[in-house]
Amino acid sequence: MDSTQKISHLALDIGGTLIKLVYFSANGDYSEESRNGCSVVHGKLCFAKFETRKIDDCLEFIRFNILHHSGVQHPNGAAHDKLYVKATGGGAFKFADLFKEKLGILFDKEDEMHSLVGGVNFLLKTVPREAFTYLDGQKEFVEIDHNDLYPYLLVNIGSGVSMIKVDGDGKYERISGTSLGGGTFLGLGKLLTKCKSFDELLELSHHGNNRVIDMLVGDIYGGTDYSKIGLSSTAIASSFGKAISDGKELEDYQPEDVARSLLRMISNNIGQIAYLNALRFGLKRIFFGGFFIRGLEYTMDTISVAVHFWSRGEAKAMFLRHEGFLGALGAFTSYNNQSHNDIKSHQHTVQRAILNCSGDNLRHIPVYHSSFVDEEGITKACGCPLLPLKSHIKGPAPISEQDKTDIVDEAITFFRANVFFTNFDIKSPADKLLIYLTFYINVALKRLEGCRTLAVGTKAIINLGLEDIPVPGETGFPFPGLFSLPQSQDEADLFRNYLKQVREETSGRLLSVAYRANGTPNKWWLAFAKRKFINVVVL
Ligand SMILES: Nc1ncnc2c1ncn2[C@@H]1O[C@H](COP(=O)(O)OP(=O)(O)O)[C@@H](O)[C@H]1O
Ligand SMILES: CC(C)(COP(=O)(O)O)[C@@H](O)C(=O)NCCC(=O)O
Repeated sequence: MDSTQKISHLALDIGGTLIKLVYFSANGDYSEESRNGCSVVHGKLCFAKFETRKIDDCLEFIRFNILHHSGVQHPNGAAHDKLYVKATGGGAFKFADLFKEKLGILFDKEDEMHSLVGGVNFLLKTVPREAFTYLDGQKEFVEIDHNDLYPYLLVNIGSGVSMIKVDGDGKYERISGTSLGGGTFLGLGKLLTKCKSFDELLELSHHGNNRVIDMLVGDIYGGTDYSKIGLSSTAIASSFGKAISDGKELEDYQPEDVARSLLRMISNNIGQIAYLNALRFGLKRIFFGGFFIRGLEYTMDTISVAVHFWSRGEAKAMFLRHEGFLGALGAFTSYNNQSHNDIKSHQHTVQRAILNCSGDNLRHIPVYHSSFVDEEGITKACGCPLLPLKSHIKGPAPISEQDKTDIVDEAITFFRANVFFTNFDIKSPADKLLIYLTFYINVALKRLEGCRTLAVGTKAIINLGLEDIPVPGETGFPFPGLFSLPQSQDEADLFRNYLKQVREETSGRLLSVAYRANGTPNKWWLAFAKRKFINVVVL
């Protein structure tokens, strides 16, 4: 993030499984395009999510990006010296003390249902192409007439499922719910398939066949339809039903088939309950949100088919591009409801911020890039600029002035933010070195994990320094294709020596941040040992 960017209005939705963050990053450009006499702040809306069980990562992310300083003073004049941040979800209650203790912020709590409805109404009224239908592999955006939006049913599939009848802005009623939700899929999926994560489970389900385990109408009716009651032979008669008569153990089934049946069972069930509730109140439109959906075609298709089947085509399932951030967005936009000076122009600003972003952009938080873009006079090896270092360690790097930032400073300063990214758009050759060093810091932190004192940590780092350093084309080089292959032995040796020097320099500086002055570990650094950078597993 560059210095002209200013973060404002952080909002959190702390759910049973995931923490969702929304914040506004202004780019310092103000225009007088006034509406209601307010100037407009230009910038972008940023979205991030963390697992609730890894709440420390979230705290660290907020602290590192200084998001906690973006709170506002409470409009009712309470605790004047304190900064308040909008928070919703059960965790706004459960973790309030933790956020106060670790970040010094207080939560201005917004009701979860209220935030969900606020988020959806805001998106549907503000963002074009937000809602879409998905049936038979066809995604179709739905134009929403603002004057004909209500009533609708909102089905939020998080850990559990809430069903809310929405009649207007702030006019809603939670009419039903089910405890068989995203948490059930993930929890049962972990137990049954040994998958470790939601993404792994989804990937597995992609390759599975539910008919191996689900009992179909045809299995019961000898291959024929039960047309009298409208059931085709391929309809599922009983989810997981084949397991009762197959004489098989769990191990005899392929985990991908189990994952597929589970996904189908949960999605089907939610689609059906949603339809029944829509029927109770004569609602024709059902919007589905929550992170369970994750834009997955199979999930959306199953839900749509269930709604279509049960309503005989009367009701429509619709999905939202920002499905997982509804509550966080609702909490975020609720800053508008206060008469605080800071946020008078907010609604207009947020509308513009969302409108200015394409769908994917919206979830994009900028990676920190290297500032060493000027390549003039810099020697290269394997396409990597051998940038100057503030180092007394022997090696091919030119010496940098002591009061200047070098690439090692950048790598260490940006590490705790950049390590969150699974993609890194390379803007200059120096970014390649930044990627390499970010990876190396991850490796070094892994070695420091469990080293309870600076002395023990130093030993571990010295041992790491004794290890062979592969160059591109050799086994063990972490990013094949990032750098070009050496064209000669001299080039390979030059690059190896530079990597050795820059790694040793990084190690020394890392020790001084990973341990406190009294030699004890700094958990705000060592907690990052477990992170995977660009999905590379560090052993
Ligand atoms: N990266 C992820 N890690 C865990 N669960 C995920 C992930 N992505 C999607 N999910 C699914 O989304 C559900 C959580 O959805 P969410 O709307 O965030 O609910 P909550 O507010 O209860 O955390 C999980 O139970 C799981 O089914
Ligand atoms: C309790 C909850 C509102 C919490 O929201 P979540 O963290 O799951 O998004 C939700 O899990 C829920 O509505 N559960 C279903 C409870 C029921 O109606 O049976």
